[in-house]
Amino acid sequence: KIKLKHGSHREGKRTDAIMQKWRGNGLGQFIHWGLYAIPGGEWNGKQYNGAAEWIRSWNEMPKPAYDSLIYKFNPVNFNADQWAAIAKDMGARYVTITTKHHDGFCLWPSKYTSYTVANSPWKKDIMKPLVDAYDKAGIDVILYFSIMDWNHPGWRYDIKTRADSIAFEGFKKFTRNQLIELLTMYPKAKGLWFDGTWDKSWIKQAKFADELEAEMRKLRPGLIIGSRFRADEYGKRHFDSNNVLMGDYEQGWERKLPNTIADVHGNDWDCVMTIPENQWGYNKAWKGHIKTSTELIEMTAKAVSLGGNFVLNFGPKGDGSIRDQEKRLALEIGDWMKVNNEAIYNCGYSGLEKQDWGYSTKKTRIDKIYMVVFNIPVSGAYRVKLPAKTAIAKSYLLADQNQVLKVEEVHTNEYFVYANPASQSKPFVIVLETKKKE
Ligand SMILES: C[C@@H]1N[C@@H](C#Cc2ccccc2)[C@H](O)[C@@H]1O
Repeated sequence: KIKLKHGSHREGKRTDAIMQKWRGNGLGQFIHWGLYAIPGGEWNGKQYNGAAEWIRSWNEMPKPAYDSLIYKFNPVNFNADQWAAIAKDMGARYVTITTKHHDGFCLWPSKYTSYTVANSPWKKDIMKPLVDAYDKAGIDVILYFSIMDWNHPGWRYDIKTRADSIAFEGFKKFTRNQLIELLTMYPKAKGLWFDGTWDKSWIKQAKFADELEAEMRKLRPGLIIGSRFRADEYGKRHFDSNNVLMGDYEQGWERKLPNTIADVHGNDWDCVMTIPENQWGYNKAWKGHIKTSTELIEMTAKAVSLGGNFVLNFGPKGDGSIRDQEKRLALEIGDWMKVNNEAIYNCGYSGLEKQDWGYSTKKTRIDKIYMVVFNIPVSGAYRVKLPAKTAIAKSYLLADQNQVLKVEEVHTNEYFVYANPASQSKPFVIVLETKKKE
């Protein structure tokens, strides 16, 4: 093992109640909102082919013109309670909200920069009404924060000269001040979701970032911080030089999902996902494949079946309203969650062999297994293999618990469960109540 001063400071999953709640959330909402929502992926009548929240980096976007969007930020249709209600109706149990994306525009009235809502026509704090609205809806809040800040004069992609070093020292102090400010102004926040930490300048700050993480955890005991925040002294990110996870959960699953339990290395993790291929901020022209609610429900079930959470992104428009396609998807997912959330909330890896019909989840500490079905076998028989000494006490449809299902042991510890779901067009859940084999 390599001796590390700034590697991971804990091996294995956190066992405290705050992290156990996070682990059981299953489904979350991501909100990407900021000045980039105003152009919505378009400038001077031309569409930007990249992700809308990165439009400032487009060579056809004059930087002063982008930076002046602060004077157009006046989201007259912003309604924090409506955003929280959409998340609630979808069945999300936590939300991750951008406080500051890479462009440096702060959705809170930070006293460490003038590039905030306070100096926009809107003037008012956006974060406080959002944190309060989601908290009132019973949805935990995680604050997204981009370390990379294109607006701050001290930011550097790398530190090559003494001048770079002096400038970056000022930037580090600014970053620390903003993070302490956020934790102080929004004490209800359960965690921080860091982004923009890939540049060499930040990767070289192992000691500073380690000490800053310790300061934040001391200020806010139980704070949840992912693997993306800091690198160890050898520049290793997400996993330190001894291959131990940095932070409390793995943040590497951005727009992708693990395929097997081996891929997650026994860690907590979340998958953050866009509805189109790759748009986090509002883009007027959603191009390419737009995921359906069934696809998104399958991704949620797959994530939970592998011990993670699925966090679906919404990109509100510049005026603060949510686009119709996003509202419709949230309602469709919510309709399914209202019937089937027992297979998602406080569930995790079942340990069972993957079968063709879909994904299995297991309620933590209760002998209940959920077979979340996406592919209906023409035989009507759903194969499941149980560990030795485990038998099926009872099986039924989660949507109709009076419909007890026929179970046949076809081989030792291998069963067929026979089910004919009422609807063949939507995923459904078969429940197995298990018992010790006599
Ligand atoms: C959560 C997501 N991370 C951000 C990014 C990125 C990125 C940066 C470099 C190369 C590829 C992707 C996106 O803008 C969004 O905030």
